[in-house]
Amino acid sequence: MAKKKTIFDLLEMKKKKEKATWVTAYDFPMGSFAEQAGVDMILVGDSLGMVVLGYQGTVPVTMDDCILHCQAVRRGAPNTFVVGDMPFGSYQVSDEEAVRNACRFLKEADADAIKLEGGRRVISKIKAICAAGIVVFGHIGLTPQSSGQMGGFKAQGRDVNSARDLIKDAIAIQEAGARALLLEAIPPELTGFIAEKLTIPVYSIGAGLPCDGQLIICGDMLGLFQAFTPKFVKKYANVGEVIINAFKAYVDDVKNERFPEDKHAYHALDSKEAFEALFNEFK
Ligand SMILES: Nc1nc(=O)c2c([nH]1)NC[C@@H]1CN(c3ccc(C(=O)N[C@@H](CCC(=O)O)C(=O)O)cc3)CN21
Ligand SMILES: CC(C)C(=O)C(=O)O
Ligand SMILES: [Mg+2]
Repeated sequence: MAKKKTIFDLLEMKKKKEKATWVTAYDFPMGSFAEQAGVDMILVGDSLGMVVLGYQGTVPVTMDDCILHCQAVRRGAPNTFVVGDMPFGSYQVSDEEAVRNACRFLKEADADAIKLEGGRRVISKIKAICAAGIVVFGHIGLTPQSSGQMGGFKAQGRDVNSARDLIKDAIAIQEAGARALLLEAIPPELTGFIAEKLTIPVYSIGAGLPCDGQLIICGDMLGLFQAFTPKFVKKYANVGEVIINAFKAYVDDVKNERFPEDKHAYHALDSKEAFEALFNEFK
């Protein structure tokens, strides 16, 4: 089994131009599948609110939700670098609350790092969490927790003025002490510039090829999430269809008495006659 990555391994991979692979997982089986496949990192994303809890966005997700799911993922993936995603409201109010909640990911769910959304507006939070000795990942571009301010889940940095803001944010995040940065839904040329400019690893979800690795939402790539499919998703499987077909086959089997079969039964240990005698007692 491969040894669990550290933040230094991820930095080394950037230097060697070796791409890092990152998927989301929200529960024990998915964590285990990701580890068995040898992914470098797992994000327990607050996207769990949409992918496994059925919310319309990530805003309702709580710290307790994230801790519960992160614990399950860790049990399934004991040897994989796990990043806990700070949910909306867990770091916005104060630096103190941000540190307290970041600590929960490490203490209660054995996460290796935390991620939070935002650029220069969250610099004091990044500094405070880093000062607590925690590995922090930044996240800019399309930041779902502030999608209200963006007018929805919209790609970012497509004009030079907004791109300039993102470059300034990226630099500020690195200077604040973050050890990696995730770019979401921005043009590849901007991603390439930021990945070269920064010394920390820069990862993409919907932000193109030229950077240090890719993230994808497990529900999207596996076909488990049906509400929508962002343009940046590549579907590697249609597990949802596999599950629906399996349920249909089960329904058909039960209705037609093809399930259970003899091999699925617990056979009686006493004779048929003994059981008949027993049933007669109650007739
Ligand atoms: N299942 C899932 N996949 C995700 O990628 C994802 C989540 N959930 N939840 C949290 C955020 C929300 N994200 C989203 C959600 C929707 C689009 C989307 O539909 N985009 C459109 C329009 C883009 C635009 O107008 O700029 C697209 O065509 O891709 C993109 C990212 C990314 N994250
Ligand atoms: C969309 C990705 C980047 C994320 O933050 C999540 O999965 O919660
Ligand atoms: Mg998130």
